[in-house]
Amino acid sequence: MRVDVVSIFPEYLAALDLSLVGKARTSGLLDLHVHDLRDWTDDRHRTVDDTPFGGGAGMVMRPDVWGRALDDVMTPDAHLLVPSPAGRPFTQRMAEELAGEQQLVVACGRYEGIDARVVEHYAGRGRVTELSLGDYVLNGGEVAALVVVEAVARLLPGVVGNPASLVEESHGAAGLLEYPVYTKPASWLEHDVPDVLLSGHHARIERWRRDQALERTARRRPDLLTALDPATLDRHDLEV
Ligand SMILES: Nc1ccccc1-c1cnco1
Repeated sequence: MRVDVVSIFPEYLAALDLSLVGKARTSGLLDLHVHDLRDWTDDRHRTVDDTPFGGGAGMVMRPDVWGRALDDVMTPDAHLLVPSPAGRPFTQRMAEELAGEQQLVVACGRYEGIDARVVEHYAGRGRVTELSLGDYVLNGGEVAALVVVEAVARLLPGVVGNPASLVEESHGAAGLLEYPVYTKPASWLEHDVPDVLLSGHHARIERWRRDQALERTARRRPDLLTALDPATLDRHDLEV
């Protein structure tokens, strides 16, 4: 998969050289390119913004600069992603869909946002998704780009060592929150690991973990329970 990120702060994306995403780049599983939007400006001050039509505070990012950048960067298969507080919620299901794309292009807006005609223009040519990380305000789209690239890259075949680990995670295939995990020592300060996990009885351990995931989900994210496919619940689940 090819991913292109366009930003006025390309150094913000340096974290994508590290860890799992960095390994995916080195191995060639992820072909990631970060671009400086100012490389497409047309003046000596490398201006990317201007005052908003209709008045109001702040500045708006210019459509002509974005247009030149995106025309250079996007291939016909590109799916353009525009992080925005007004976007669709970014979810694991969306990450799974995006992991199947040939190319993702992430346009990181700053200031009051990108001129709306940019999304309008590219929506007429291909897939464009404005996406939000949640109901809070950031200073720009770079943090969202880091989140989206990591969430998608880890789903690419060969990136995560043990694909089974993708199933049991929170928001994984089961659609539940993850059960609590423990490691040595078995007793730490006055806290002991649940006995069932020391029993070696795999069926009981599996049942306990499923119960924990269901209880956690019911307590913390009841909305996820209502979205669950009833076919994935067994008789015991319904007694939890
Ligand atoms: N607040 C923002 C400003 C600029 C680009 C994205 C966002 C955003 C994304 N998810 C929540 O907020």
